[in-house]
Amino acid sequence: MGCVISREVQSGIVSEVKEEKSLTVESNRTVEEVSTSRGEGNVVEVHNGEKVKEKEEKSDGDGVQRPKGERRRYKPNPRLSNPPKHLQGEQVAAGWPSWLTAVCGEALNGWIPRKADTFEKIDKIGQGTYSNVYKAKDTITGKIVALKKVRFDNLEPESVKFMAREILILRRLDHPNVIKLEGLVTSRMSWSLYLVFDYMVHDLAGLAASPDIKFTEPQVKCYMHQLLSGLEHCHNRHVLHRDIKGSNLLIDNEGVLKIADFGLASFFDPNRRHPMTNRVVTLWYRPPELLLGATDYGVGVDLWSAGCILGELLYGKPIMPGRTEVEQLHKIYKLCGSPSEEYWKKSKLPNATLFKPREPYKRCIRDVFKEFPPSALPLVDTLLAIDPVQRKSASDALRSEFFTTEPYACDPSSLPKYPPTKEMDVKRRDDEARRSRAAAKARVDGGKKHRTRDRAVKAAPAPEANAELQHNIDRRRLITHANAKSKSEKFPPPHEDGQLGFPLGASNHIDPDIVPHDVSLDSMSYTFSKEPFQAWSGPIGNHPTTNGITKRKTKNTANDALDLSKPYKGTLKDKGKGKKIIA
Ligand SMILES: Nc1ncnc2c1ncn2[C@@H]1O[C@H](COP(=O)(O)OP(=O)(O)OP(=O)(O)O)[C@@H](O)[C@H]1O
Repeated sequence: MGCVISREVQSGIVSEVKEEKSLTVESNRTVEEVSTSRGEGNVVEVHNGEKVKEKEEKSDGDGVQRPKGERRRYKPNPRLSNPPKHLQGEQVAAGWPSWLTAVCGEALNGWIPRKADTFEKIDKIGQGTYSNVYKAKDTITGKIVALKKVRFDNLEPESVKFMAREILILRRLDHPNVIKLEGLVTSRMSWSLYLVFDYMVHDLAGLAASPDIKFTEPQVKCYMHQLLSGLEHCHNRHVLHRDIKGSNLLIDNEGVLKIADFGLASFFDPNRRHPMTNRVVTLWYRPPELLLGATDYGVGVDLWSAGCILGELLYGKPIMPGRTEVEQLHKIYKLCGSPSEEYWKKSKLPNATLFKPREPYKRCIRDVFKEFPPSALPLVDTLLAIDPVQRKSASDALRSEFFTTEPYACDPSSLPKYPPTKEMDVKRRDDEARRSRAAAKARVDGGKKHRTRDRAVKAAPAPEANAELQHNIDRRRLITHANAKSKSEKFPPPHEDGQLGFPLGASNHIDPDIVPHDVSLDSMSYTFSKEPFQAWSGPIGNHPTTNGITKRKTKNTANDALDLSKPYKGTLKDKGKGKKIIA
């Protein structure tokens, strides 16, 4: 078949050092880096499956851990992806397609071919912007795995580039709370490529949205501790995830949480700034600096998202569910306050003039979340700091009193065993419920006169029509990226939020005729339906605002920042056309 899969996974950074010495990896010998939430310093050497010794490591200040006595011989280039030509030749000879060795040869090192027909697809379990995900069985080991099939639409160089980056990043990460890339399956003949992962039954969005599940404080601490430990590892390895949200936090039946979907992740160099796109992170979890156009940012973007997740787990629903970038920023200002004068001055954010409110907004996190456990408030407050510097680091968050005071985080293995609950399962269940409600209604209506039914159908669409509408909106959002998950870096659309609101990424994203500079943000407003939210991971799920928009204007106050039962005043106009936004 000419298909291949890797068998051995190495920690990328450690293997870079090994690669220098010898390009041949000794059989049955792997080096695993073990990390803890307190820091990442121990290297465990494993020989023939047995732990041989633990080595103390030291870092040369570049965050890369290496054994005592071994000095940094060269500064690894985090963006390096291609091995020298002769290595590419070896990889092709080993069975890898040459196009793959050309784009991410480094990530293939140490992996050996295996045939794709040794996997049996069981079910489609997920769909992403550029991939389908399947549950499958490895027929050799009997293990259940997840196969992420990457689509290459006409071999679009962008999608190849992003796929290569995701693979490279995944191979550099090795932590219990980060999804592990177990291998790649590809064919010389076809352009499709499968990424092989451990199969995970749940995601946090699905669990959180499940009506039967109410997390206790120790459980929230347990999930947050795992999330922050995974983030600490990514950041120590100079990787920004840039899309932390519930549906990207996968959970297995042992309660272990793993950060997944590194499709938007990027390497960063803390010592040498290079501009990055601000069109990343799903809207509800996107920090203010990105909405304000920052291209020079760091770990703070992931920490903000983690703060949104913590708020969500404790509050019971998403804390800032904006529909457009403007609305998102407004929600942030209302809850977290608007940036201080000092921050405006030092940050020099591209969109500052457009989004600086005339009157500053007061921060009211501690009022709004006064019901939160007292030890959680300081952490929420830190993670949701407007100035990213004040969000500190994942390691600091792990040392916060939230984790060091009783009740402590429970052990993952003590978490209840839930039925499979992914965000996708929740959506499927909602769709089924809608369909059966529609069927029941149709049976009732069936007894009525024909003319009456016709009129009723015209007057108000049947529930399944709404469901279909919702489904199409969701799909369109997935496809167009206008769903608040900025994928413009993957497939840059001309006007990313065109259908939903204002694309803020470009400096001219708002028509000054519509939003004059001297208009306070307070004068722009939006509306919410009174229905409760059903999905937790951004507007991909059922979103009440898509069901209709009320034109009623009401005055909003700081305290209604999170009060979704009240309609929020509103006349946000569509870009340049003066239309109401219909998401
Ligand atoms: N290891 C896994 N085990 C089980 N399910 C998984 C696994 N990896 C991914 N999935 C499912 O597939 C979905 C899509 O995967 P993923 O998010 O990695 O793809 P993507 O193309 O990057 O999607 P998106 O466009 O949402 O970012 C996930 O939301 C999840 O439900």
